[in-house]
Amino acid sequence: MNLRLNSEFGTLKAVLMHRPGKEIDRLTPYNKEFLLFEDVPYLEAMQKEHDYFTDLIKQSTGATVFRLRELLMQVLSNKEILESLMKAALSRTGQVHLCDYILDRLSTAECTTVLTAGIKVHELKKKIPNAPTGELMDYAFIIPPSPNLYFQRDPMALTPGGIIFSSMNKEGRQREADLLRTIFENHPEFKEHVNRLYPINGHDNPPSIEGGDVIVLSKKAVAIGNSERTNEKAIYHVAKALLAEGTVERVYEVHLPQKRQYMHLDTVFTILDENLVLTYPDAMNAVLQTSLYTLKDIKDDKVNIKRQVLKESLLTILEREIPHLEILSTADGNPDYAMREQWFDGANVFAIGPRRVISYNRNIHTNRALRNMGVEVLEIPSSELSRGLGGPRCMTMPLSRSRI
Ligand SMILES: NC(=O)NCCC[C@H](N)C(=O)O
Repeated sequence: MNLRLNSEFGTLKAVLMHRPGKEIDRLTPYNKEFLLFEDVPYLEAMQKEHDYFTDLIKQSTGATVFRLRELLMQVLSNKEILESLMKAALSRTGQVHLCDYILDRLSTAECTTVLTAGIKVHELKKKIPNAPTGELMDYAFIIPPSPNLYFQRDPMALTPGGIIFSSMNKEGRQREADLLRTIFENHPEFKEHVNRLYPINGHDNPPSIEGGDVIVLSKKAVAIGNSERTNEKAIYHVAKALLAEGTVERVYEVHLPQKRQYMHLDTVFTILDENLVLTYPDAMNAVLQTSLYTLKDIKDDKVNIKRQVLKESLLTILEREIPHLEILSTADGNPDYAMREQWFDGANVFAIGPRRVISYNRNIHTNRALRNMGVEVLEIPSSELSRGLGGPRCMTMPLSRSRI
């Protein structure tokens, strides 16, 4: 599988998703903010909504849907990989000394659950009574859960030049990128096809970037949000790697206001066809500045890039980048409905083919505006999935699309 994507809308051929699991049941009214949720979801209903979404993707496109849990289990059957991932997880809470106890007593399937849903002291003691947990309280997490794993968009990004492995900005999501990188760098289905653009070698604590901030504008241009989650140092390194690779010629850095509801660039705009974008107008107007990175030269293997601050609005820049661009506003521009629907990711639809999207059913005004524009809109239920504040694009990691 060629792990490069040159569009956001080519007909979907393969996608990676994660069915919400036990990690969701870890959310409480007291930890939900730290774990980046707006509310405490009802897991069974959430799973039904997610299953509906997955089935719809399969039926409407015939695409292969890879499951994170399955891929992770397959990779973790290698003992060295399992040990290194478990150690990395335990070192975040200073509990590496428990690693051997866990690996000796838990099966690969149990370890996979521990690495996604976390494990508490009393749960570990039940399975391994002699584990040296010291003074830790019974209800403390030895490994914290990753309830945002169903937002598969964020721990990595595919571009025309290769893969960016994220460095997650918020503590509550940091382990997710470790899981994804371990899968893609080791699974026989993928490992030969990874051209890693980020993190660059030798970075232990790389500047933060999240996949939801990366949007492929065309095979020659990529936009990256400088946002609550992605910072300018990471964008600089990614731009350098992308431009040096040679496929992409322009990397745009889009400065968004650092607000939760605009947390990633894909919460405020998505591309639906070669000349159609869906935007949330308030956020587009709030863009602080856009800069353009291009290649200056490569001398003696040293890559030099240049950064130019652009004077025009983001929409003008997009119009120049994408010929004959049509811009559709969420809720057709009605400010009240657009605001309501943007909170539940109105602009974050998932394109499964040119002018074919999957959207939350709750965003009725945006869905109507899309249909009036000739877009086929397939709706999914959204009462529980939306409680994590991410939409259909956020929940999917496309791995292969028909080439444009
Ligand atoms: N690309 C996206 O916008 N993803 C949504 C992520 C939501 C998650 N609860 C978070 O705050 O990171």
